[in-house]
Amino acid sequence: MTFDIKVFNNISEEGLKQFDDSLYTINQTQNPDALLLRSKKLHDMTFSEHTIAISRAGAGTNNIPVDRCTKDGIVVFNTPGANANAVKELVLANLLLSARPILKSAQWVQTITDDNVEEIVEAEKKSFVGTELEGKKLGVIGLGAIGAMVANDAYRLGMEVMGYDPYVSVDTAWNISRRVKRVTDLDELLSTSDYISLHVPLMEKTHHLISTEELKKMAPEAVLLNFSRGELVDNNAVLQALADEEIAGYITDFAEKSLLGHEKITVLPHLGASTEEAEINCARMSVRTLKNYLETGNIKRSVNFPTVEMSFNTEFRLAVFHENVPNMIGAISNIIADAKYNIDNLSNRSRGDVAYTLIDLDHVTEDQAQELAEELKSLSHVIRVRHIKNLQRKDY
Ligand SMILES: NC(=O)c1ccc[n+]([C@@H]2O[C@H](COP(=O)([O-])OP(=O)(O)OC[C@H]3O[C@@H](n4cnc5c(N)ncnc54)[C@H](O)[C@@H]3O)[C@@H](O)[C@H]2O)c1
Ligand SMILES: O=C(O)CC[C@@H](O)C(=O)O
Repeated sequence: MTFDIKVFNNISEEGLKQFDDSLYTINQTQNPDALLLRSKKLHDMTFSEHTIAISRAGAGTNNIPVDRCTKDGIVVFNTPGANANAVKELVLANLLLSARPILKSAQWVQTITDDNVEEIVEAEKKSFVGTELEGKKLGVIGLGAIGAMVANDAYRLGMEVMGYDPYVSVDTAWNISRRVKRVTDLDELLSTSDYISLHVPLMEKTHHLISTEELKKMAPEAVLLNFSRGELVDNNAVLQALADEEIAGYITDFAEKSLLGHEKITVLPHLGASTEEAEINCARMSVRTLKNYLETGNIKRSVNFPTVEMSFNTEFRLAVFHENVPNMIGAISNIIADAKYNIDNLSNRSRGDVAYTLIDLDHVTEDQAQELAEELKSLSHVIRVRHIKNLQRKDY
């Protein structure tokens, strides 16, 4: 048995080499078992019936039709936090670059043709006076892996930092310095910040999170930074706000034609996660997560199915994806009991409208496990069933 993985985008070899040749092939079939990708857009893609998982080597999963995958029992994974430091460093670099005309002044020095360079620079440096970050106010919207790091390090740079995140997870909340002021009113953050940095995922609810109304609340000297997703910000509204001097600048990692050539807009080519370290971290984590799921059925770091992890000691395991409705465990157990098999271990978790059940069985053959899987598939509310052979067990 082998799993074929379809790889899109530039995934670090450090991750790909974790796929051992005895069990995995890469890009060998039209019907891959799993997809591994970075920013490739999958919304228009029809998935093969064989495809059971999609692993995003990165944080954002807005390039994947997650709801459709959930309905089809395709598990979508991401790599939480694996590129957070890279993004944080780029945000801090851009805060510093926007406080002082560093790039502009460096470019100007290169244009000097006279021999008395020292005299010229001393005379002209008055044109390149900047400001300091110390004492300035930074508002961070979204205090997850990246936002928390940006908030903490900006505080260490001497900034006054406030953060807004009504949905922050308990784990992340622990990482946020108590010096970061938590606000529950977005308007307070918008109207009092010198810099505003966005670190929320793109979803229906966050599309154009920053538009005309929000820009009007910002201070005329405020700079907006967007290293999250282009669609979080209404670009036309930003162009208007800059023309009306309602804000002072926009820095974005998401290029769009209308933003180019504007002296108050800095556009980067989606570079947030482009460091050697982040690319390796994301590739390693995404491959590890995918292998774990393909080989054991254990689900960790999924954005659409619950985390279910159970040590796999039996010969076979059944993995049942089903709707989160009453009596599913009863119905599943009845089928197994009627077939006279003994359940060695069982774990079930739900997430929203769906649930996932792992059932471990010993003393069954591959054919019997497959037959059981087929029977379970015919139950109402069941979305998908896998039967997984324990590759670590040599005694059958
Ligand atoms: N530029 C890049 O290359 C790059 C790299 C990594 C991540 N990203 C983007 O950054 C986003 C954040 O990444 P992360 O790793 O910090 O993710 P994360 O999931 O750890 O954090 C996101 C945070 O946003 C919060 N949030 C959700 N909706 C919100 C709302 N309406 N208002 C305020 N907070 C809200 C969540 O509670 C969570 O704490 C990703 O979704 C991705 O789009 C971009
Ligand atoms: O893969 C990349 O270069 C970007 C990843 C980034 O957008 C993310 O959401 O993690």
